[in-house]
Amino acid sequence: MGAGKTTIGRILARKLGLRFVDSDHEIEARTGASIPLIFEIEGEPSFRRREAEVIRELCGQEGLVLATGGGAILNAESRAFLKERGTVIYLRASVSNILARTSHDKNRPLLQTADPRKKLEELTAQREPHYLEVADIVIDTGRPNVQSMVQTILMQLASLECEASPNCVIHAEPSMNEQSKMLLSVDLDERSYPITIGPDLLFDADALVRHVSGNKVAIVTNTTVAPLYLERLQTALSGDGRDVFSIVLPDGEEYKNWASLMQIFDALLANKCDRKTTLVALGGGVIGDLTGYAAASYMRGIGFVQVPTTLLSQVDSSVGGKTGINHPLGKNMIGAFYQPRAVFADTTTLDTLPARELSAGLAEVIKHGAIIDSVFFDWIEANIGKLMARDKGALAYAIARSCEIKADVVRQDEREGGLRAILNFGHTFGHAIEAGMGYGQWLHGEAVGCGMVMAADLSCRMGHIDQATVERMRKLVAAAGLPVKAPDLGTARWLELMEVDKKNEGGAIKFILLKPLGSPAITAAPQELLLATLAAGVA
Ligand SMILES: O=C(O)C(=O)C[C@@H](O)[C@H](O)[C@H](O)COP(=O)(O)O
Repeated sequence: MGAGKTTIGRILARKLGLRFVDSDHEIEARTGASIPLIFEIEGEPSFRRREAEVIRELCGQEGLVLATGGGAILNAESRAFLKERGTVIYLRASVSNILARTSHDKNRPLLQTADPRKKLEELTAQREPHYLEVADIVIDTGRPNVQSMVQTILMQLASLECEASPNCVIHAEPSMNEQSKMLLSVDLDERSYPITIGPDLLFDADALVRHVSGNKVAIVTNTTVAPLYLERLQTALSGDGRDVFSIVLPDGEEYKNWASLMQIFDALLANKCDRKTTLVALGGGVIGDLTGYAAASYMRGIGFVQVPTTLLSQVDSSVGGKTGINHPLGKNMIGAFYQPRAVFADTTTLDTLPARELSAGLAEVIKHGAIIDSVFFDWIEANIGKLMARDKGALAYAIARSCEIKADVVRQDEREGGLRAILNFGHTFGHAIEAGMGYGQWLHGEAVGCGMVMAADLSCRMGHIDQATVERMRKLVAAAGLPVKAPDLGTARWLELMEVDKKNEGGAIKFILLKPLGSPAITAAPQELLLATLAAGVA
């Protein structure tokens, strides 16, 4: 209900050259009565019978996209017809999203109750297993960009066709206009926030100041980014008599520590910043994590905005609210979950990104495909050349799809009670490399790239994927310009480092493995297999 079946179905039908039919509209046309009226006069059971009849009939036809009512799958016969005759696409929406979309809609008889949220939760619990039973494709609809959802569906349909016929190549290409601005959202009730992706956002003063409170703004940045973009951002934020000052930190992972955090606090106090002050993180993952943690703890919490300028921070670290600093004994060991008010990923800033940083960001893009979306993984493989050549359309799509995937995981498990740990694929090995080598020696993305190859190797040793899939991962990571062999830290040191990991429980080291590609498993591993992976993985 309210998931967008009619809108998406119509566009899909147009793109596929098929006829579009909405079963509710069909029932209304045949009875001459509206759905609420049928519910009122005949009751729900009778409506469901009519609906089943219409579905049976339409399932007998060829060449159409059919949008069914949300409750149609409650009828076992309709489920069987849909499954047998069609490719079923389940547009999944969260209760909060459905509520927001349907709050003014009086044409939803089932929601005309005193507590529509409770009703929706009941309906979801009742219907979800049936949707999952019949669905060939599941699409999360937490994104406002309908075209991108349709594009994902087309890709998945192409991939289903491919599965059915060997030697098939996927031709469907996501079309991202490099000039277009894309708006996504991280849906976390009162902590929800928008992610804007597009060129020249640093010039968009109106959009930026919408998320700034009070008349004091502190921009936190580093010595590399400041000469490039600080003035532009300062100008954009300076209207309406706002006092905008900057805190410029040294650049590098080795500075994600107490000293830098204190430097931020010193500047905030020296500038008499109050609780209305807004912090703005202008830079990569280190600046974003430090600024977020400073915002979480200064006066017990002030607002902050992420303006990520590296690919890694645009596809990953600026989204989801993980903030913090490193400890010499372990990466990101001190920190807080604290969400920004908004994220502005200005893709123009990637023009000045060093090649090594571009590769580091691609590691997290590959990660998102590997754990959640094998079609996206296929797409990255097919487009790695374009991504490395900084093709604007390809980069924009990679950023948008990564943010969608991450936002959806974070929506389901903001504070890493379980599911969110899948975003740590490659990180158990990667964090050990970073801490073991000394922060800043390997870029975070480099360590994650190599860590993903090791995690794929371990997945294979555990029987979850075949050797060919490990090879695909190794080839893709190498093609992204990332290391595929780890430094030789010595087995004892590797184990010692991996024992300091936030995912561990009761002393057992936890890994995110592929089971298979496109689907993650959170698990411990037998010691002998882990040792074999370590032996095979080092240079
Ligand atoms: O957002 C998450 O959750 C992630 O795990 C994303 C990671 O790519 C990111 O590097 C994160 O900062 C790692 O967090 P940690 O909890 O493993 O330190």
